[in-house]
Amino acid sequence: MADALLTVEGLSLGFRGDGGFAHILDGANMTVRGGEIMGLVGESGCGKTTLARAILGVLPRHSLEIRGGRIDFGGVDMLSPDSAEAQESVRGRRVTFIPQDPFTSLNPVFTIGQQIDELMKWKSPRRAAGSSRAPALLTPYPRARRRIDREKVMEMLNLVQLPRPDQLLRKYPHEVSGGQRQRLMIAMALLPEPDLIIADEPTTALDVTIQAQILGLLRKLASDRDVAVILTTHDLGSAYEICDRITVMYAGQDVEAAPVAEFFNRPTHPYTAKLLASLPEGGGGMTGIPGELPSFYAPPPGCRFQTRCERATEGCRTRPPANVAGPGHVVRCVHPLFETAAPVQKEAQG
Ligand SMILES: Nc1ncnc2c1ncn2[C@@H]1O[C@H](COP(=O)(O)OP(=O)(O)OP(=O)(O)O)[C@@H](O)[C@H]1O
Repeated sequence: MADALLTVEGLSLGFRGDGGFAHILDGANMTVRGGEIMGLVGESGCGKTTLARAILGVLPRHSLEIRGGRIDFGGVDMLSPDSAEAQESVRGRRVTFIPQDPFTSLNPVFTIGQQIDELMKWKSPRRAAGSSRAPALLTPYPRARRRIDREKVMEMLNLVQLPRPDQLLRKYPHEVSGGQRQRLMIAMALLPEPDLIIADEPTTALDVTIQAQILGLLRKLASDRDVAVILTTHDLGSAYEICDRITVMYAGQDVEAAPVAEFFNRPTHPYTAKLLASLPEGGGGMTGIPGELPSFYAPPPGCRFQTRCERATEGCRTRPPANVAGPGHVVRCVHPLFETAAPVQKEAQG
């Protein structure tokens, strides 16, 4: 895709443990264009967080095994050891992260101001890339840059509607509410002026009343700045409200990707249709689909959804093709619910 900011193609990886090798992602694909909000949805355990963490490069190295595929971010190969330096300039700067639970990402023994200073010392857009090879403790934070960075921090804290930012900077994380901490996380994700923010269930830990405010704020600020967002969520109602496109994952694979209106009007993979049918009245979280996710240790050949799908036939036990179901609409199914235009030509979707 010509205007893709991020392309994940055929990504297969897993973890080696006492039970053997767990195939967590198996040929996963995802494309995110500049400035768009991509919802990454699917049941608990389908691999959303693993995919998000693979893009960020923060999966546990001791047990991780990458078996194939690629992650390209704006021309940087995010998996190759040859591009380690370029990856460094992407992570935390061109790609930033909003965690599920901000409390565990903030250090309880430092004030919020100290933690934001530390972030800006290393990730400020005004810091020249690779500007110092000195050990961290000896690396200076020039006074002139520090002053401009602080101005930008105050502006940003106002934009995320945090009251009395000067007082807030003197507080410790436990002294502010969950909603305020998550506004702070949005500010910290935006301060490096990234091209992409990965928000991993950013409102799960919050009251329902605050969830919509926080997601609305994220959408507005990202759109104003033309920043793309990957929002992993169980909550299809929220995805409908704020996303431009949706990618559905099932058992480590993307099974459908479509623009948001198309996704809700013409769900084409049987799993997507069941997900939508399983929504409680008024949208919101998924209530469950009968049956279980297949084992990650011994995934079935062919379609991973075959054991829970009434449409499954013998053909589903071999490799399911990806089909084009409309503009920007791809579905990984032998028996899609709507007519598809054409099989996807390349093998990468398999
Ligand atoms: N480091 C690891 N070692 C072994 N298994 C792991 C590891 N990290 C994740 N997994 C397993 O990978 C599977 C996918 O987990 P992941 O957190 O990516 O799913 P998810 O879709 O984000 O779920 P949730 O919505 O509940 O956060 C789970 O079965 C999980 O136990």
